[in-house]
Amino acid sequence: MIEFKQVSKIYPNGVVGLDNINLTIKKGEFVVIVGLSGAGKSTFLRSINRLHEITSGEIIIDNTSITKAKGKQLLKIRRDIGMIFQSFNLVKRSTVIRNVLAGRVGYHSTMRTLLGLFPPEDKKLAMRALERVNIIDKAYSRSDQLSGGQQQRVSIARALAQEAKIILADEPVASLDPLTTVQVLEDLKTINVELGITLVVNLHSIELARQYATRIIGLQEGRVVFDGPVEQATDERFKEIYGQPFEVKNNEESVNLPISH
Ligand SMILES: Nc1ncnc2c1ncn2[C@@H]1O[C@H](COP(=O)(O)OP(=O)(O)OP(=O)(O)O)[C@@H](O)[C@H]1O
Repeated sequence: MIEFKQVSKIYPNGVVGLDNINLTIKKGEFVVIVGLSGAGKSTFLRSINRLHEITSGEIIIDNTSITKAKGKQLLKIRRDIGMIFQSFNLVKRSTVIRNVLAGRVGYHSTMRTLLGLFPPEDKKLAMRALERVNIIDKAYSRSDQLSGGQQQRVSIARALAQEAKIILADEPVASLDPLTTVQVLEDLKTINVELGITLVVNLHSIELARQYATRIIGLQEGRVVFDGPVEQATDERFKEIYGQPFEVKNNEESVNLPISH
């Protein structure tokens, strides 16, 4: 479903973001990318939908090269890829439902979406998405009146309304408290399992990665240094790779074994 073929990314200042990545992510996987700060996690994720352009190699999405795609074809591939950010990326002064409907813009003309003319089916889809993440009661609230966790659920609903087949989540819980973190990751897991949506998520916590992922990919200086199922991603193995122990940060042992910061 997502194939990296000899993918490298060198930033204009010479920093190597990705170094010869070769791997395939299959439909329905819940992949968590871990690594120390600066390892290349964001670069990896944003290369998939071309928010970052790679320098060499190729990325194939569902048998089509997104690297080579242009114009309408690129838009069509991107329509299948939803994105969730640490900072939620909502239009704060707009209502929740309008933010979710933004997931539909790739399906209509610019004029129509600028005027907010979404067909009734889109509204139904948006409401169903809000129902799935349990915040349908907030549909007509202003987005900035919601808590961080609720705002992140709105952004998940937007990706669902987009009918994305792949969701990329760049540090989706980094701004959230431990309880809300778990709720958001549970939502992501549910849509992964129930809808078969492929998830690629960057996380700082190896413990959370182990709780939610089906596969963990560890990066270091742009290279893949670990790629395997959760059972193999042990503390010992990660200490071997990264040369530092992963200690529990606080008393709540279910939360945060940070591998960064
Ligand atoms: N626009 C840019 N220009 C130059 N270098 C960049 C740029 N963006 C990222 N880098 C560098 O590329 C490397 C990988 O960065 P990236 O943001 O992908 O890492 P990360 O693992 O997501 O880090 P973090 O956990 O801190 O978010 C780092 O050395 C970073 O400084």
